[in-house]
Amino acid sequence: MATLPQDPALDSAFSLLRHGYRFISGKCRTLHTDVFRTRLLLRPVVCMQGAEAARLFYEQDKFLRHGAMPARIQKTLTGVDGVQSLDGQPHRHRKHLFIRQLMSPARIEALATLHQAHWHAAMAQWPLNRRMVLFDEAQKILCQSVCAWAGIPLPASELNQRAQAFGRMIDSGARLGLAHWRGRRARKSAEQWISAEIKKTRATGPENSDSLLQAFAWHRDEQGHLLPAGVAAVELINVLRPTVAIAQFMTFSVLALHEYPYVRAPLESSHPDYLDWFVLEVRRFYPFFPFLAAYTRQAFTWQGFEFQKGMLTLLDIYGTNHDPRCWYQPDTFNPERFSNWPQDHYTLLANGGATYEHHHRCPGEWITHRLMKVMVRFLVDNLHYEIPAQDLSFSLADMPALPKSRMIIRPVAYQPVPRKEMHDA
Ligand code: HEM
Repeated sequence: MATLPQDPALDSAFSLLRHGYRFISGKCRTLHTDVFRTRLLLRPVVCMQGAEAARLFYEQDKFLRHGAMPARIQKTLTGVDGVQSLDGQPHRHRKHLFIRQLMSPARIEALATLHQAHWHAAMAQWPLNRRMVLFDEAQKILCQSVCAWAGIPLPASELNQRAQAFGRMIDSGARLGLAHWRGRRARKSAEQWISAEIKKTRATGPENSDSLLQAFAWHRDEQGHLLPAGVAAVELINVLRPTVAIAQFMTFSVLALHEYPYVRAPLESSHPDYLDWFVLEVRRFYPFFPFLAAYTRQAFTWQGFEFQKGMLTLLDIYGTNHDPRCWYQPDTFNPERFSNWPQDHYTLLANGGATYEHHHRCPGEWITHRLMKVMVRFLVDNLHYEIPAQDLSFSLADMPALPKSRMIIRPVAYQPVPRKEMHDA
């Protein structure tokens, strides 16, 4: 039995800030290992990468999620006492609510239809030739779509403010100073808003409606108690905020259409699977969450290495999505790699791995994929746009990463009916 390879740096917090998404894979390369021990702000941490490490990370007798998320992430991104922090039976019970509400094909289609309608409505009003910051517009349209779908009233006058607040919650977890405090304020105001909606719903009694607001307001824990209104709000925000966050992948989709123009022809030709491959490749190739965190539940040995009980452990998402053992030429953007993908649950970790029911894998993964398809289809079929000169670079040291310009497009023609359908008619 060997001790874990040790990062020789006294403390690697600065290196993490400097290398961002490439921190774990870079160290693994230097140390010739898939797992190593380091110190971040003087705290011992284990880091690991790759499909085998992911398989280990999702073994529930070995890892616990409770308490693993740093307070600064809970106070901005995830909220406190949400499903992410639960383990075992309480997690399975709460997770079932998300799976029921978010993963039924009929529900996903209802959201996709709404989302498509909102893109059309936004574009019908947009003056042609006026520049659009795509990331900002996508956030607003996603916010509008998900609130309508969830049954949460959102007056038009509040749309900008609410969409921006969700954006700040997503953006501020890893930021320092003012940006971080703005994220905390944004979470506080979102929790007040959604808690008030939950209380209002409870005060009027159960309605004969299958809205998410109703489902979350009346959800009961395993003992049959309603969730505290604040926790129900955290969970409903766990649907709203990440839906708005899809704007990040939508922005990278537009960047991919621009930087890899060879994808346009198969997308325009209605190839039956290419749009799915394209969206999968965007989710694999571009950065989103850098890693996942958990504590070792007990001491154990893995691949001859000794893990102690109670060690904070980080699993590299970005590095595994770019691991050459899992992906041929991982730094090449190539949707066709998914033509014979075995649907492995531990190599594409953008939305987590393992199962939805028993593990923490993202219950919004199908929604993410579907809404990205709606948006890409809309851009390809209904919109003709130009990409003006701008700074499209993004840094892997920024978490979350985004093109510096937030992707500016200039719509030059909008066709409510797809070009293809006009020809078919
Ligand atoms: C923007 C695209 C998205 C990405 C990249 C993403 C990614 C992730 C990741 C990496 C996890 C953690 C997996 C783990 O801990 O093992 C997660 C969990 C979660 N996601 Fe997503 N997600 C996205 C969109 C969504 C959407 C649209 C929803 C809801 C509509 C959603 C709801 C959740 C919830 C509730 C959890 C916690 C699940 C649990 O702890 O069991 N996500 N997501």
